[in-house]
Amino acid sequence: MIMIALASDHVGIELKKYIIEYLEEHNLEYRDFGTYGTERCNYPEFALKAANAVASGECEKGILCCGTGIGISIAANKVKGIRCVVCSDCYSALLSRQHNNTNMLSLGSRVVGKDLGLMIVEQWLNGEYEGGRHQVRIDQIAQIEQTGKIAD
Ligand SMILES: O=C(CO)[C@H](O)[C@H](O)[C@H](O)COP(=O)(O)O
Repeated sequence: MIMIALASDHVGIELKKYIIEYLEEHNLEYRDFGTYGTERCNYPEFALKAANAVASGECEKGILCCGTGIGISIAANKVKGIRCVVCSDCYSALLSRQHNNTNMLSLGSRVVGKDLGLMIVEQWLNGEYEGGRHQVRIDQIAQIEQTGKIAD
């Protein structure tokens, strides 16, 4: 059973609640790193907590929600080892798992509604990384992250 890290800001919390319902219906375990209410807050604080949980291995994957999905994903991608994708379509969600081995998904609650949002979550959770030629590119991304360059 995998553990999924969740986080949102005050705009994304409604979509996060639908995602929690989905995870519970599918007997998937999660840890919610906040925010827990609709009071205005700053999404990087919650992105950091969830991203750290994924980067450390405490959680295998993470799902984030803010208004557009953009700010919270930018913040998560600043954590070493995080490959977070913002998605508003199922194809990109699936390919981001198969080719990019994304470990976090970000959704915009003002961009996708409940039904599309949950379809994207399902595609992303069920997508399996294909490895092979894609691993070369993932390794190059990691080199950029570690050293700022790609070895010859
Ligand atoms: O979409 C977002 C960032 O990319 C966030 O959800 C912010 O909440 C959005 O920028 C709106 O913020 P506001 O303080 O509620 O106006």
